Amino acid sequence: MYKWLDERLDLSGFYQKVLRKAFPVHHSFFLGEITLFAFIVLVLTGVFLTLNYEPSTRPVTLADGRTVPAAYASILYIDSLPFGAVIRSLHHWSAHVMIAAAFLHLLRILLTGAYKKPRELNYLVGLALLGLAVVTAFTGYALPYDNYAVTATRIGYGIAASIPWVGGALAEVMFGGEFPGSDRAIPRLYSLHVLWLPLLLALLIGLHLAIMVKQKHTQPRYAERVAPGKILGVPMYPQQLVMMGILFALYVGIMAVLAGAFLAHPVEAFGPPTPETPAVKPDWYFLWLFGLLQIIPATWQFQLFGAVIGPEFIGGVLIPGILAVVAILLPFVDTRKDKMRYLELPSEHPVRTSAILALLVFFLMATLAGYKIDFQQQGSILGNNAVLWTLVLGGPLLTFFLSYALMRVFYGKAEEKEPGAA
Ligand code: HEM
Repeated sequence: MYKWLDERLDLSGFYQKVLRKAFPVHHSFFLGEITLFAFIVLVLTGVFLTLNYEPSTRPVTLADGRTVPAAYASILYIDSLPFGAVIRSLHHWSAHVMIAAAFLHLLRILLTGAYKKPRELNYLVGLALLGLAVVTAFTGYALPYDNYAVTATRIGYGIAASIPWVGGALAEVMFGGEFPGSDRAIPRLYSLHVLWLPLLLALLIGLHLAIMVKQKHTQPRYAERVAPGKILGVPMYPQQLVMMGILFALYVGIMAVLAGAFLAHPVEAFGPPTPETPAVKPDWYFLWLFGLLQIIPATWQFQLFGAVIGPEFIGGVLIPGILAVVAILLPFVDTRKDKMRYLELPSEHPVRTSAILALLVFFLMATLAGYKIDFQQQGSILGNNAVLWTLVLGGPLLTFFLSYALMRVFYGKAEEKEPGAA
């Protein structure tokens, strides 16, 4: 059978050219793989959910006589199936892990300079993947159609609709009309969430991995000492694939136990949507944006060529947009002439490392601002807008200078070394 296939498909050529390629080993290289495993689990659990979910807000009557939207009723049905709530929770928590792992993977790429020549293109594909993963998670928010889901999605609708000139069209594409209100919103978000966005993610992940295999992975620094000019690692098949298999099994096992122990909130906790909006906060990866919206005063509003530029646009689109543009330009600003083979050490690049730390502090402080109302209720000084602005702007600045000074003291002139030229 193998011989028959080999004669036709040149399997042994593929085995030699791709599967016997050495893959460098370092624990930080597993972050990209964990992102991949989370995506696979999301697709598998998602298939189960699609088989039992009804993407509609038509009224249905439950056995207890209540009339609720069909989407809401179908989540009750899923939770009532054997292991239904666990599979739904596995899907829920895997979305969190995928975004967290992709973000940590991005940090690894940034801290080690792996975005430089020749990997600029794959870095851009990676950025698109992170953006798509966040948008895919957002389109899944509304689907349970409980009061929490509707309130949280309403914030996103407001941000999308606030974009000057194109906001109306974007909101129409994503929500099929006003949200909440339009009957087309759930079917529209559903098709984006289960078909178009995962398809795009799968295609881009394939491209990302193909480019990585073609360009070869960067190597840890010790490889330069141990085997200069060679690739120090294990063959893709069988060693690397066996390691990946074990890690995947571990991932599924640990996540299944966690999902069983910490179920995603039951829809009954918030009930079907009502005109009253509960005080909800979005998930952690949107909390920094939510925080910015809390501290931008309503008075930050002006007209520009007939369009209204308001707080929702400034906090929800302009500031993240500026960060995205900086991230996109990075590999074309921080460059190197030779092809990078060995990882750069964070200690050798104090400016870059300090800027990354400052960015993390910015995210943390903006996330803290997301709790502004809670702080105000407790009478804490953190409920004050001026204090929160000082933390959001001053915290990153202080972090940058402190980190830079400390790195200079501890690592001296290490930055001037140019390691790992090809
Ligand atoms: C859905 C999201 C993603 C998946 C599934 C994914 C998967 C992977 C995998 C498995 C690797 C090889 C192992 C490793 O280095 O960790 C890799 C490498 C790489 N990824 Fe990603 N990635 C994703 C997102 C990103 C993001 C957000 C970025 C940065 C913007 C990025 C940039 C890169 C680069 C530059 C490499 C080559 C690294 C090197 O050679 O050192 N990826 N990715």
